[in-house]
Amino acid sequence: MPQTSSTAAAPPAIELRGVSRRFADPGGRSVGVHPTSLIVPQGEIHGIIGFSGAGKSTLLRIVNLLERPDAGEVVVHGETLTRLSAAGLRQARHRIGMIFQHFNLLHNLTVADNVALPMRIAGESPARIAERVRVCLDFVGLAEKADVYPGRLSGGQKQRVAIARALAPEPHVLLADEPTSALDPRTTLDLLGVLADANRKFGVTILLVSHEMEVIRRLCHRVSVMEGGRIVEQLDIAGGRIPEGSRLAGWLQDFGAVGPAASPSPSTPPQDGAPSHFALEAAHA
Ligand SMILES: Nc1ncnc2c1ncn2[C@@H]1O[C@H](COP(=O)(O)OP(=O)(O)OP(=O)(O)O)[C@@H](O)[C@H]1O
Repeated sequence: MPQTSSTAAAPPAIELRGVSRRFADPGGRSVGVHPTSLIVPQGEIHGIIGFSGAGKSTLLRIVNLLERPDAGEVVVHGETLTRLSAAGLRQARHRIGMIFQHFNLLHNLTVADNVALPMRIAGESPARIAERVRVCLDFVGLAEKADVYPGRLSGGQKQRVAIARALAPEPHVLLADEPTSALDPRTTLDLLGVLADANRKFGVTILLVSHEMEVIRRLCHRVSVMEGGRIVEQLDIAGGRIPEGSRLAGWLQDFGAVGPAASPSPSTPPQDGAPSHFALEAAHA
């Protein structure tokens, strides 16, 4: 379990102040995110869990204003993103990396060019881009794949490339939207190791959405539980313990899961000691 490296004087990595983003569902009811606040200290790995439609992805996307909130403020490393001009926001987003369930790589670019792309768009110098691509591909263990196209990579390797791409501009914050949901259990474990190392080595704060309780439990220091567009509970789970009497523990007991179970690949049996699947299990720590 990685250690939190926040200091008392440092501003939070992420501060959401009363943010909301409402949509009308087909029945005309208001869904999305209702006024919600969240503080994530620098260096923390913070999970967001909840049932489908609870508003997890919307909340995550509010952090880099992929979803602009209807109300409230978004502050990242002391900078109020919701007050920035379009140019200021483009600049601020270079310090917020993001990875997705389906990797979102460009298939007509090599691995190295995928990793370089955000820095090229930001106008960084070729020398710095080359250095960061080298460092980040080395970090994710794919230096030898630099000239390969993504179509020749496994899902786990694609997600490693996406992590390298997100880390290349040296972000303060990494947003991860169901980053392991398309991966088998063994690859999921590998990826969690990469994310924990990124947190330890680079000090990057991670905000991660997952319906897989095992992912949250293995990786996160704290978890926010969402229901009906709001954070209804926050728990310290460093060490993997789900506090007894918490709403999350109740869900585990009642449903045995918070989301659909990932399908383990029959060709990749779990390693010794690894859980056989990553759906939220009815096991209290
Ligand atoms: N662009 C949109 N337009 C209309 N409704 C939306 C939009 N984005 C999200 N919603 C609705 O807002 C609610 C929350 O969606 P969100 O994707 O944030 O939930 P979630 O907890 O991430 O769910 P899941 O685990 O299924 O991905 C859902 O009812 C969804 O249908």
